Amino acid sequence: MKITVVGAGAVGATTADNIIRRELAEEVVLLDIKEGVSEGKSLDMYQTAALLGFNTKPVGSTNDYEKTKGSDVVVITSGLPRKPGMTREELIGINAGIVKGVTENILKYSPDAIIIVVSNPMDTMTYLALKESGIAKEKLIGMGGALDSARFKTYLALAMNVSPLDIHGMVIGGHGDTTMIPLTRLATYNGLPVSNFLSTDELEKVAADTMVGGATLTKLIGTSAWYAPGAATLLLVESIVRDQKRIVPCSVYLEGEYGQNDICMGVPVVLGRKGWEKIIPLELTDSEKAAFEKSAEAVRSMNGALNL
Ligand SMILES: NC(=O)c1ccc[n+]([C@@H]2O[C@H](COP(=O)([O-])OP(=O)(O)OC[C@H]3O[C@@H](n4cnc5c(N)ncnc54)[C@H](O)[C@@H]3O)[C@@H](O)[C@H]2O)c1
Ligand SMILES: O=C(O)C[C@H](O)C(=O)O
Repeated sequence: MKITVVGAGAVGATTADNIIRRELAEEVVLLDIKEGVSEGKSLDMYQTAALLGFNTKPVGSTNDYEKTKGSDVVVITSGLPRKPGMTREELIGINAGIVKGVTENILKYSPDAIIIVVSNPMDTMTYLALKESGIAKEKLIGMGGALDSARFKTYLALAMNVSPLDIHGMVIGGHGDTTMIPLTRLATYNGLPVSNFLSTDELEKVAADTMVGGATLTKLIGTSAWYAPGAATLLLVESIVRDQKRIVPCSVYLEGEYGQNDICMGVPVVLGRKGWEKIIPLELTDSEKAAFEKSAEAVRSMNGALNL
């Protein structure tokens, strides 16, 4: 197994570090355009092998795609992160060119790779990568819902003063401050509805905090987050590599599912060795359906800016 992570910045390096610690591949290539950075970070990571006990070898590459040849899974994190006060959508101008170029280069050397897109605005970047590459839709997966769902569970656990491990819940829709849809109605505390434990006002606050989860961290840190994004990306990579068939909300190409066509946005999918293997249908209420429709309109209008 060979995995490539493009972009050796905060999210890319954290993702690569998580992957090597879990020994998900023999080799993990970390590629960046900045001279020496990916080589340096890879060597730094490898120097933890003797301390932490793993055998996966990280390899750095300054924009040399030959080194990525034959990758089974590729994670694209290259691109600008937002600054406080910005939306993810404002990154489209620069990141679209980066994601398009990276996808082309990756496919030259790894035509069969499963590609996970992290760069923002993620739903639109996933759509762009799919349209530009023409690869099978099952092999193109946008990471957003895994992260948003982890934040949702964290805010629920904090409000209930319980372990996040005992909380189940999903966020679907677009990965944007106003487009994501925390499914509060379906969230549980070990099978019990969270509404048994929190008031409507408390649940509304959890949902609102979840939706601006990324913006909150960006304001605190001065750039966007990387620990939870790197862990959420690991969840996708691990389910694919180990064929775990986990159900994870991911941005995938919809052809009629959830009433949408020709768009990538977050829905629960089963992740396995072939990529996303199945979309899980959910019985949404009328207001959840309306929120999904509104979210799709916003994502679609962003896709329109790509002029494909
Ligand atoms: N989908 C999500 O849930 C999620 C979560 C966190 C961050 N993000 C997004 O991920 C992206 C990366 O965030 P970050 O915090 O790691 O940023 P960062 O600035 O720390 O790292 C980005 C890296 O990409 C590299 N890069 C730029 N152009 C490149 C190219 N053409 N080829 C290879 N590398 C290139 C840069 O040199 C830099 O090292 C941003 O767009 C951010 O918004 C998405
Ligand atoms: O908030 C951001 O811009 C980065 C990422 O999409 C996140 O949710 O952490």
